[in-house]
Amino acid sequence: MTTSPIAWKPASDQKFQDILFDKAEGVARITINRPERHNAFRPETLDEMMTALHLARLDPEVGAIILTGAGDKAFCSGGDQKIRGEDGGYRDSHGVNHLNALDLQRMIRTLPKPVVAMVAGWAIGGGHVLHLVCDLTIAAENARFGQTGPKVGSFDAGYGAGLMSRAVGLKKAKEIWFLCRQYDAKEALEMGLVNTVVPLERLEEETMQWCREMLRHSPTALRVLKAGFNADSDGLAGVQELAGNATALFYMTQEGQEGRDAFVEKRPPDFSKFTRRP
Ligand SMILES: CC(C)(COP(=O)(O)OP(=O)(O)OC[C@H]1O[C@@H](n2cnc3c(N)ncnc32)[C@H](O)[C@@H]1OP(=O)(O)O)[C@@H](O)C(=O)NCCC(=O)NCCSC(=O)CCC(=O)c1ccccc1C(=O)O
Repeated sequence: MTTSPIAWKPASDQKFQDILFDKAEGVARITINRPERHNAFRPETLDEMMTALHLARLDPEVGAIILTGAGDKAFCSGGDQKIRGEDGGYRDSHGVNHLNALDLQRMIRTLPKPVVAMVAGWAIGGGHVLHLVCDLTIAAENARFGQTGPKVGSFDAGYGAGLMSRAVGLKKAKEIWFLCRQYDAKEALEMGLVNTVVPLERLEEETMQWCREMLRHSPTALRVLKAGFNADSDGLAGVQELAGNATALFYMTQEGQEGRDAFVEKRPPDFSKFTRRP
């Protein structure tokens, strides 16, 4: 990728091994930094991504988050097959097996700021599901997409299947999973897998431009819209997320605060002054 004209600076003091974490203009960027394995993730990579996402969530300067991969050959090639164990997961450096990509997926879904996948090269296997769970995907012309699970002895029948069929339709989603074909950026755009496709050299600028446009808009509106978009496919956990926003907004009203004040002042609450709106 070409040298960036964006003034990226470290987003935290935390030391990471598998990712880079920086920010600029109100946007945090998390980069999977394992290009020698096409940015395949191992358990430690996913833990670090979750830590960075948490920090980005807490950072009041950050209004949008970009997920990407180092270099221009791959966004992410999914679980690192070279450390896949026999005991139901991917081995960490202590020999413990994990399937923590699923935790990361849920975290992206519930993060109350837009998460944008910036995809150059391969987004394949669990790396394909990773871009799918992001809110938006900006792809370079060299991006290639697909699932490999049934070929390499794996599957993601959760978000990997469910969100895919919502994005591209049931028949196409089954084709993608059952046949394990690869699709170029143009095909991905046509089937609704990505939001736009740009030349590789414009990928970062275009992604930042989409983030800048979102940053001009109401953070609460974006937050509640994201929860609303996800609510039905996330079941009661989705309703919980959406309802949590209602609670937060209610806490900001005089009506909500009357209940708190009455308790603290040891008096009965007086809700009579609050309108029963039509
Ligand atoms: C993407 C390819 C088609 C690209 O092919 P090519 O351009 O020819 O490059 P290569 O020479 O193959 O690759 C270069 C280099 O990278 C290594 N590499 C690539 N991908 C991986 C990988 N996933 N793991 C480990 N290493 C990888 C490759 O070996 C080369 O290095 P060498 O030193 O030369 O060996 C092609 O690379 C390819 O097909 N890659 C594999 C894609 C794949 O199958 N990914 C895994 C799918 S399964 C998965 O991701 C499940 C994980 C998951 O999220 C999940 C799902 C459900 C429940 C839980 C979980 C979870 O928690 O993990």
